[in-house]
Amino acid sequence: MEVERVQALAYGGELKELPTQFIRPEHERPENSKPIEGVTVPVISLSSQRDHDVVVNEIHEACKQWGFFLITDHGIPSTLIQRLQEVGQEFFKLPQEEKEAYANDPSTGKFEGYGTKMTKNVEQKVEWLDYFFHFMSPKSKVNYDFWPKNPPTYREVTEEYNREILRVTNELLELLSEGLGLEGKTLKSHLGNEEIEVEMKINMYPPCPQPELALGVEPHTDMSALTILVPNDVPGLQVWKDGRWVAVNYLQDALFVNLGDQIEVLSNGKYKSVLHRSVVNKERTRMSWAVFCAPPA
Ligand SMILES: O=C(O)CCC(=O)C(=O)O
Ligand SMILES: [Fe+2]
Repeated sequence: MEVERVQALAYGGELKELPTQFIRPEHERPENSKPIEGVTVPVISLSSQRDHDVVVNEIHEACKQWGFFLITDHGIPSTLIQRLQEVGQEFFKLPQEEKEAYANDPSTGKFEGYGTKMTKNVEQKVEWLDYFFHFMSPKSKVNYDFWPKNPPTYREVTEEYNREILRVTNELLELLSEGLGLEGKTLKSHLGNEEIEVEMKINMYPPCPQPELALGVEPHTDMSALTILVPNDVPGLQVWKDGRWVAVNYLQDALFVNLGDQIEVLSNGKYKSVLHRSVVNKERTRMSWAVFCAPPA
């Protein structure tokens, strides 16, 4: 099936006006639902120099009040984050036919590969992004046919990133368990221990002619337990807090952590699965690398 890619549309010539399928209903438009000023999301350092109980408590508060926080001093080398971003950017620069070789078919209920959100929502609207989606672990779920073969370093870089993400996920799940007054290993064991599923979704939001009318990703909560995301330096993510949108500023090398539905359920609602959306930009391409960690399906 021929799918119109947002990237091809954005770069395909003179696009002065946003095609109607991308124009959100009035109340959803970024121009009518601006983020609140002067409010910033929690930023938490995981440095081993810090007092452990203080870190547990900061994370506990962030999970209760926001379901979202940034972490710094997580130990993932800045050079690895840069390489991850480079291989993703290079993939999206490939000729369209080469990318189409990985096209997914959401009608099968499977989303691995190269995709564009085609299912229109109740308002008959679609999102301003293309993405690439694949499993990273466990090994039994990984199908390398759905990993870009070009650039050739994609696999090596992504596998290295996955090892780091598994380490950070373990640490976060321990901190969250402790925050809930449980044994450190509790949440991880409820999420399947080594069977926990880790998926990579590279989001690519090309420049949009009328960003005030569109959304990159519409408001949603993630179905995962945790989502760990690194964006490029183009801002766009907003999280819902006390009835208002809060814009998340870019912070070099910080990881964005979302709690998803699985943690909200496992914590009996003590911790929030955060509602979030992303807005797009007129001049610059926004990209984000979202890693979803979830119990085995
Ligand atoms: O690009 C972002 O910052 C958010 C993406 C997102 O929420 C998602 O892919 O689930
Ligand atoms: Fe999300």
